[in-house]
Amino acid sequence: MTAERAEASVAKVLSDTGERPWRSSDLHGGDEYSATYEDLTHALGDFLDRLAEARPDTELIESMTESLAGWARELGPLAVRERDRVFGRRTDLASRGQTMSPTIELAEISDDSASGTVYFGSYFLGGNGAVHGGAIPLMFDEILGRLANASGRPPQRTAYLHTDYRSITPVGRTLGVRAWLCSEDGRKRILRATIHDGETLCAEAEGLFVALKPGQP
Ligand SMILES: CCCCCCCC(=O)SCCNC(=O)CCNC(=O)[C@H](O)C(C)(C)COP(=O)(O)OP(=O)(O)OC[C@H]1O[C@@H](n2cnc3c(N)ncnc32)[C@H](O)[C@@H]1OP(=O)(O)O
Repeated sequence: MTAERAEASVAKVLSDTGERPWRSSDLHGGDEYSATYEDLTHALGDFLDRLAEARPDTELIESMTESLAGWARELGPLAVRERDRVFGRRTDLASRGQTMSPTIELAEISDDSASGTVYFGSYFLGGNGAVHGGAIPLMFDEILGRLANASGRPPQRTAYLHTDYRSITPVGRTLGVRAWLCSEDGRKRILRATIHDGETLCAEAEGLFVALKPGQP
Protein backbone atom coordinates (compact mmCIF):
# COMPACT_ATOMS: atom_id res chain seq x y z
CA MET A 1 0.00 0.00 0.00
CA THR A 2 1.31 3.45 -0.83
CA ALA A 3 1.65 6.16 1.80
CA GLU A 4 -1.24 8.03 0.17
CA ARG A 5 -3.52 4.99 0.45
CA ALA A 6 -2.43 4.40 4.06
CA GLU A 7 -3.29 7.99 4.89
CA ALA A 8 -6.59 7.77 3.03
CA SER A 9 -7.48 4.56 4.87
CA VAL A 10 -6.73 6.11 8.26
CA ALA A 11 -8.53 9.33 7.31
CA LYS A 12 -11.62 7.33 6.30
CA VAL A 13 -11.68 5.54 9.66
CA LEU A 14 -11.31 8.86 11.45
CA SER A 15 -14.15 10.43 9.49
CA ASP A 16 -16.38 7.40 10.10
CA THR A 17 -15.91 7.35 13.86
CA GLY A 18 -15.04 10.96 14.62
CA GLU A 19 -12.02 9.79 16.59
CA ARG A 20 -8.76 7.93 16.19
CA PRO A 21 -9.52 4.30 15.33
CA TRP A 22 -7.74 2.82 18.32
CA ARG A 23 -5.28 4.02 20.86
CA SER A 24 -2.36 5.62 19.15
CA SER A 25 0.86 6.78 20.68
CA ASP A 26 2.20 10.13 19.61
CA LEU A 27 5.63 9.13 20.81
CA HIS A 28 6.72 7.96 17.41
CA GLY A 29 6.71 11.10 15.29
CA GLY A 30 4.22 12.76 12.97
CA ASP A 31 2.35 11.79 9.81
CA GLU A 32 5.40 11.94 7.57
CA TYR A 33 7.30 9.60 9.87
CA SER A 34 4.27 7.22 9.95
CA ALA A 35 3.99 7.15 6.16
CA THR A 36 7.73 6.59 5.78
CA TYR A 37 7.70 3.80 8.35
CA GLU A 38 4.69 2.18 6.70
CA ASP A 39 6.58 2.24 3.39
CA LEU A 40 9.43 0.41 5.15
CA THR A 41 7.11 -2.30 6.49
CA HIS A 42 5.57 -2.74 3.03
CA ALA A 43 9.02 -3.02 1.44
CA LEU A 44 9.98 -5.60 4.10
CA GLY A 45 6.75 -7.56 3.52
CA ASP A 46 7.35 -7.48 -0.23
CA PHE A 47 10.94 -8.72 0.31
CA LEU A 48 9.66 -11.65 2.41
CA ASP A 49 7.11 -12.58 -0.27
CA ARG A 50 9.72 -12.42 -3.03
CA LEU A 51 12.17 -14.43 -0.89
CA ALA A 52 9.52 -17.08 -0.27
CA GLU A 53 8.86 -17.36 -4.02
CA ALA A 54 12.44 -17.29 -5.32
CA ARG A 55 15.16 -19.88 -5.76
CA PRO A 56 18.24 -17.61 -5.64
CA ASP A 57 21.74 -18.80 -6.59
CA THR A 58 24.54 -19.04 -4.02
CA GLU A 59 26.04 -15.71 -5.03
CA LEU A 60 22.79 -13.84 -4.45
CA ILE A 61 22.18 -15.68 -1.15
CA GLU A 62 25.63 -14.61 0.09
CA SER A 63 25.09 -11.04 -1.06
CA MET A 64 21.66 -10.81 0.64
CA THR A 65 23.06 -12.36 3.83
CA GLU A 66 25.78 -9.71 3.90
CA SER A 67 23.31 -6.88 3.30
CA LEU A 68 20.93 -8.12 5.99
CA ALA A 69 23.77 -8.56 8.50
CA GLY A 70 24.83 -4.98 7.70
CA TRP A 71 21.33 -3.62 8.44
CA ALA A 72 21.22 -5.64 11.70
CA ARG A 73 24.57 -4.14 12.76
CA GLU A 74 23.25 -0.66 12.00
CA LEU A 75 20.00 -1.18 13.91
CA GLY A 76 21.55 -2.96 16.92
CA PRO A 77 22.74 0.19 18.73
CA LEU A 78 19.38 1.92 18.06
CA ALA A 79 17.36 -0.50 20.26
CA VAL A 80 14.97 1.31 22.62
CA ARG A 81 12.53 0.29 25.36
CA GLU A 82 9.41 -1.53 24.21
CA ARG A 83 7.15 1.47 24.76
CA ASP A 84 9.37 3.69 22.58
CA ARG A 85 9.51 1.27 19.64
CA VAL A 86 7.77 1.77 16.32
CA PHE A 87 7.46 -1.77 14.93
CA GLY A 88 3.98 -3.12 15.67
CA ARG A 89 3.01 -0.05 17.66
CA ARG A 90 1.61 2.27 14.98
CA THR A 91 -2.01 1.51 15.74
CA ASP A 92 -3.05 4.39 13.47
CA LEU A 93 -1.71 2.52 10.42
CA ALA A 94 -3.31 -0.33 8.47
CA SER A 95 -0.19 -2.46 8.87
CA ARG A 96 0.27 -1.42 12.53
CA GLY A 97 3.86 -0.83 11.37
CA GLN A 98 4.65 -4.56 11.37
CA THR A 99 5.04 -7.54 9.03
CA MET A 100 4.29 -10.38 11.47
CA SER A 101 0.73 -10.58 10.22
CA PRO A 102 -0.63 -9.34 6.88
CA THR A 103 -1.96 -5.83 6.47
CA ILE A 104 -5.69 -5.52 7.03
CA GLU A 105 -7.23 -2.71 4.99
CA LEU A 106 -10.34 -1.60 6.84
CA ALA A 107 -13.08 -0.02 4.75
CA GLU A 108 -15.46 0.33 7.69
CA ILE A 109 -15.10 0.39 11.45
CA SER A 110 -17.61 1.26 14.14
CA ASP A 111 -17.73 0.66 17.90
CA ASP A 112 -18.77 -2.96 17.42
CA SER A 113 -17.80 -4.07 13.91
CA ALA A 114 -15.12 -3.77 11.29
CA SER A 115 -14.78 -4.98 7.73
CA GLY A 116 -12.27 -4.76 4.94
CA THR A 117 -9.77 -6.86 3.07
CA VAL A 118 -6.67 -8.86 3.79
CA TYR A 119 -4.03 -10.25 1.45
CA PHE A 120 -1.76 -13.13 2.49
CA GLY A 121 1.38 -13.04 0.33
CA SER A 122 3.63 -16.02 -0.39
CA TYR A 123 5.45 -15.51 2.91
CA PHE A 124 2.33 -16.91 4.61
CA LEU A 125 2.13 -20.07 2.47
CA GLY A 126 1.51 -23.31 4.34
CA GLY A 127 1.38 -25.60 1.30
CA ASN A 128 -0.37 -26.24 -1.98
CA GLY A 129 -1.59 -22.66 -2.32
CA ALA A 130 -3.15 -22.51 1.17
CA VAL A 131 -2.24 -20.03 3.90
CA HIS A 132 -0.41 -21.58 6.88
CA GLY A 133 -2.87 -22.70 9.57
CA GLY A 134 -1.04 -20.61 12.19
CA ALA A 135 -1.13 -17.39 10.18
CA ILE A 136 -4.94 -17.39 10.09
CA PRO A 137 -5.54 -17.16 13.87
CA LEU A 138 -2.70 -14.63 13.96
CA MET A 139 -4.68 -12.44 11.57
CA PHE A 140 -7.90 -13.06 13.54
CA ASP A 141 -6.19 -12.05 16.79
CA GLU A 142 -5.02 -8.90 15.05
CA ILE A 143 -8.45 -7.73 13.85
CA LEU A 144 -10.37 -8.96 16.91
CA GLY A 145 -7.78 -7.45 19.24
CA ARG A 146 -8.01 -4.12 17.45
CA LEU A 147 -11.80 -4.12 17.63
CA ALA A 148 -11.84 -5.25 21.28
CA ASN A 149 -9.50 -2.39 22.13
CA ALA A 150 -11.30 0.20 19.97
CA SER A 151 -13.64 3.02 20.95
CA GLY A 152 -11.92 3.96 24.19
CA ARG A 153 -12.45 0.55 25.81
CA PRO A 154 -9.90 -0.42 28.46
CA PRO A 155 -6.96 -2.56 27.25
CA GLN A 156 -8.00 -6.18 26.66
CA ARG A 157 -6.14 -9.44 26.22
CA THR A 158 -7.12 -12.54 24.32
CA ALA A 159 -8.21 -15.24 26.80
CA TYR A 160 -9.11 -17.75 24.08
CA LEU A 161 -9.22 -17.77 20.31
CA HIS A 162 -11.04 -20.58 18.54
CA THR A 163 -10.57 -20.94 14.76
CA ASP A 164 -12.57 -23.15 12.36
CA TYR A 165 -10.98 -23.75 8.97
CA ARG A 166 -13.94 -24.16 6.59
CA SER A 167 -12.08 -24.29 3.27
CA ILE A 168 -8.55 -23.40 2.22
CA THR A 169 -7.57 -19.77 2.58
CA PRO A 170 -5.75 -18.99 -0.67
CA VAL A 171 -2.41 -17.22 -0.83
CA GLY A 172 -2.12 -14.29 -3.26
CA ARG A 173 -5.76 -13.21 -3.36
CA THR A 174 -7.55 -10.25 -1.83
CA LEU A 175 -9.95 -11.71 0.73
CA GLY A 176 -12.86 -10.19 2.60
CA VAL A 177 -12.55 -9.94 6.38
CA ARG A 178 -15.25 -9.03 8.88
CA ALA A 179 -15.25 -8.81 12.67
CA TRP A 180 -18.00 -7.97 15.11
CA LEU A 181 -18.71 -7.78 18.81
CA CYS A 182 -21.15 -10.49 19.94
CA SER A 183 -21.56 -9.89 23.66
CA GLU A 184 -20.25 -7.98 26.66
CA ASP A 185 -20.38 -9.23 30.22
CA GLY A 186 -18.43 -7.19 32.75
CA ARG A 187 -14.75 -7.45 31.80
CA LYS A 188 -15.47 -10.11 29.15
CA ARG A 189 -16.15 -9.50 25.48
CA ILE A 190 -16.82 -12.18 22.89
CA LEU A 191 -16.03 -11.25 19.30
CA ARG A 192 -16.28 -13.17 16.05
CA ALA A 193 -14.64 -12.81 12.65
CA THR A 194 -14.69 -14.40 9.21
CA ILE A 195 -12.49 -14.54 6.12
CA HIS A 196 -14.20 -14.98 2.74
CA ASP A 197 -12.81 -15.62 -0.74
CA GLY A 198 -15.68 -14.18 -2.74
CA GLU A 199 -18.74 -16.11 -1.53
CA THR A 200 -16.66 -18.92 -0.01
CA LEU A 201 -16.20 -18.95 3.75
CA CYS A 202 -12.52 -19.79 4.32
CA ALA A 203 -12.29 -19.56 8.11
CA GLU A 204 -14.11 -18.16 11.11
CA ALA A 205 -13.07 -17.44 14.66
CA GLU A 206 -14.41 -16.62 18.08
CA GLY A 207 -12.32 -14.85 20.67
CA LEU A 208 -12.85 -14.00 24.33
CA PHE A 209 -11.18 -10.75 25.32
CA VAL A 210 -10.84 -9.84 28.99
CA ALA A 211 -10.30 -6.24 30.12
CA LEU A 212 -7.15 -5.92 32.17
CA LYS A 213 -7.31 -4.90 35.79
CA PRO A 214 -5.02 -2.04 36.87
CA GLY A 215 -1.47 -3.37 37.15
CA GLN A 216 -2.09 -6.46 34.99
CA PRO A 217 0.65 -6.86 32.35
C1 LIG B 1 -3.87 -3.40 18.59
C2 LIG B 1 -3.41 -4.75 19.07
C3 LIG B 1 -3.90 -5.91 18.20
C4 LIG B 1 -3.34 -7.20 18.69
C5 LIG B 1 -4.09 -7.71 19.93
C6 LIG B 1 -3.43 -8.95 20.46
C7 LIG B 1 -4.09 -9.36 21.76
C8 LIG B 1 -3.32 -10.49 22.36
O1 LIG B 1 -2.94 -11.39 21.63
S1 LIG B 1 -2.94 -10.49 24.00
C9 LIG B 1 -1.73 -11.81 24.10
C10 LIG B 1 -2.36 -13.20 24.27
N1 LIG B 1 -3.10 -13.28 25.49
C11 LIG B 1 -2.48 -13.41 26.69
O2 LIG B 1 -1.26 -13.43 26.80
C12 LIG B 1 -3.40 -13.46 27.90
C13 LIG B 1 -2.82 -14.34 29.00
N2 LIG B 1 -3.83 -14.52 30.05
C14 LIG B 1 -4.02 -13.53 30.95
O3 LIG B 1 -3.31 -12.55 31.02
C15 LIG B 1 -5.17 -13.75 31.91
O4 LIG B 1 -5.54 -15.10 31.92
C16 LIG B 1 -6.41 -12.89 31.52
C17 LIG B 1 -6.06 -11.38 31.61
C18 LIG B 1 -6.90 -13.17 30.09
C19 LIG B 1 -7.57 -13.18 32.45
O5 LIG B 1 -7.04 -13.25 33.78
P1 LIG B 1 -7.76 -12.52 35.01
O6 LIG B 1 -7.72 -11.05 34.78
O7 LIG B 1 -7.11 -13.03 36.25
O8 LIG B 1 -9.24 -12.91 34.88
P2 LIG B 1 -9.99 -14.18 35.45
O9 LIG B 1 -10.58 -13.76 36.75
O10 LIG B 1 -9.17 -15.43 35.38
O11 LIG B 1 -11.11 -14.30 34.34
C20 LIG B 1 -12.08 -13.28 34.15
C21 LIG B 1 -13.26 -13.94 33.52
O12 LIG B 1 -12.86 -14.46 32.23
C22 LIG B 1 -13.09 -15.88 32.18
N3 LIG B 1 -11.98 -16.49 31.45
C23 LIG B 1 -10.68 -16.20 31.53
N4 LIG B 1 -9.98 -16.97 30.68
C24 LIG B 1 -10.86 -17.76 30.06
C25 LIG B 1 -10.75 -18.77 29.05
N5 LIG B 1 -9.57 -19.09 28.50
N6 LIG B 1 -11.87 -19.37 28.63
C26 LIG B 1 -13.08 -19.04 29.13
N7 LIG B 1 -13.26 -18.08 30.09
C27 LIG B 1 -12.16 -17.47 30.55
C28 LIG B 1 -13.10 -16.33 33.64
O13 LIG B 1 -13.82 -17.55 33.79
C29 LIG B 1 -13.78 -15.15 34.30
O14 LIG B 1 -15.15 -15.23 34.06
P3 LIG B 1 -16.24 -14.78 35.21
O15 LIG B 1 -15.92 -13.34 35.50
O16 LIG B 1 -17.56 -14.97 34.55
O17 LIG B 1 -15.98 -15.68 36.37
